[in-house]
Amino acid sequence: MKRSVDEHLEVVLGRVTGLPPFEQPLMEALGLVLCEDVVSPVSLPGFDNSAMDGYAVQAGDLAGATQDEPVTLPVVGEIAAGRSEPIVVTPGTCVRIMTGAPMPRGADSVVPVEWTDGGTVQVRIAQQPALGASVRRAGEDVQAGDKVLDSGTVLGPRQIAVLAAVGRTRVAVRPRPRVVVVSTGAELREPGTRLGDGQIYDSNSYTLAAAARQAGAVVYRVGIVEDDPKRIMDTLSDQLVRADLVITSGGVSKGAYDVVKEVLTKLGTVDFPEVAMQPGKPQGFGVMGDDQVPIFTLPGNPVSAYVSFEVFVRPSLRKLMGSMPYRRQPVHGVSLDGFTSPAGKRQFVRAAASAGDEGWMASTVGGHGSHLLGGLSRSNALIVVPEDVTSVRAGEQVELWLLDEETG
Ligand SMILES: Nc1nc2c(c(=O)[nH]1)N[C@H]1C(S)=C(S)[C@@H](COP(=O)(O)OP(=O)(O)OC[C@H]3O[C@@H](n4cnc5c(N)ncnc54)[C@H](O)[C@@H]3O)O[C@H]1N2
Ligand code: MOO
Ligand SMILES: [Mg+2]
Repeated sequence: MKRSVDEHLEVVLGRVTGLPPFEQPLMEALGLVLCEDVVSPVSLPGFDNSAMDGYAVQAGDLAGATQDEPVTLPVVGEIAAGRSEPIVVTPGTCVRIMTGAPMPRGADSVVPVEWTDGGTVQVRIAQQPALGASVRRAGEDVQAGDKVLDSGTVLGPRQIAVLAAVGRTRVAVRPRPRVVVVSTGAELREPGTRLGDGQIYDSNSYTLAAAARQAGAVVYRVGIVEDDPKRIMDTLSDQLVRADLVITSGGVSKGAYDVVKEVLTKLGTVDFPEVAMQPGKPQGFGVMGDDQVPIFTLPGNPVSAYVSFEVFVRPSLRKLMGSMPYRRQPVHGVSLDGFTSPAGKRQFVRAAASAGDEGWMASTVGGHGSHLLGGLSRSNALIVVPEDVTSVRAGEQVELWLLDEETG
């Protein structure tokens, strides 16, 4: 079975639905997607208050005040932030006031302390404020009953700010997806151990775990499982209880020991199409267990596994978390290098991109081989070459995926 990248992505996203919302304390909700419209029970500011440290006055009392001819007023009291004093500013008087303190009755404006001699019994004021100057009005920011955040908003520091300001302690959000990552392959060893002949370190489980965590998931990196049908099935079945999504790598091509494909094909709920892309052609997707947990069986070649994550797994994690849009938003730029691209396949080329005066510029890094991790580590973008393009010339416009933007 052959499938285009777009067809495969449609199949995948068709099987993935948003996780059910639950209530979380504000700090736990950071980075998650809000699942309720938040209506403020209070107004912000909650009361008229001073924007300056200075004196609450009736502006009309200061007509004509200048540096040379200041007006002197008696100071009839003092109000600090957090205090509510029953003082009244009658004509010809003033009250010392601090930033954030409630305006006293009778006062209509605030004179900053810099315009005065700072007196505490009486004060010399050298300038008339405009009527209402330096007064922050109740409700000028938010009115009680206003919607302050829409369902679907990603909660960052600025959104957490307004939630706290209106007195919320908890909000409904979609949880972080729990992602299980498994590497398959008899040649794999855990980094830090001694390698025997023909063995290599398992990098895929680290790559995929890191990418999933950066995308917002809680990750269980199970590590290495041998290419043994029973061991693979047992491991996957055991892990399903704690998974909203499973990612395996390796064992999906045509080798004698490519058993992931063999066992999951028998299961009947995971398909192994040939996806018309490079890298990442052999891979599978389906569901497992009573809860129909989505499972991605990505190719073993390290660059193929990573690129497949960016193309299919990341949009799925976004959908599980309720983030919009699910699909990546490309940018346009210029390729500084020329290269060829296979007909009928969408190619994802590792590139180092930077933004200059004339927009994004991208140089290819490393080779095209899907085992070349050195080049991948120096890249920060993928050049996406459409199926019908067979060569890109240096200086040509290309579509770019910026990889470092996709955090949190
Ligand atoms: N006869 C054919 N052979 C291959 C084809 C094909 O169409 N016909 N496709 C090639 C392509 S394209 C890819 S991609 C790979 C897919 O390989 P598998 O998914 O079967 O993965 P493995 O055979 O297990 O390993 C492939 C390669 O990747 C290394 N690997 C695997 N897991 C890890 C890991 N966790 N960390 C680091 N490196 C890993 C493994 O050692 C192999 O070198 O198949 C091609 N072959
Ligand atoms: O499709 Mo493989 O992923 O080219 O190396
Ligand atoms: Mg293989």
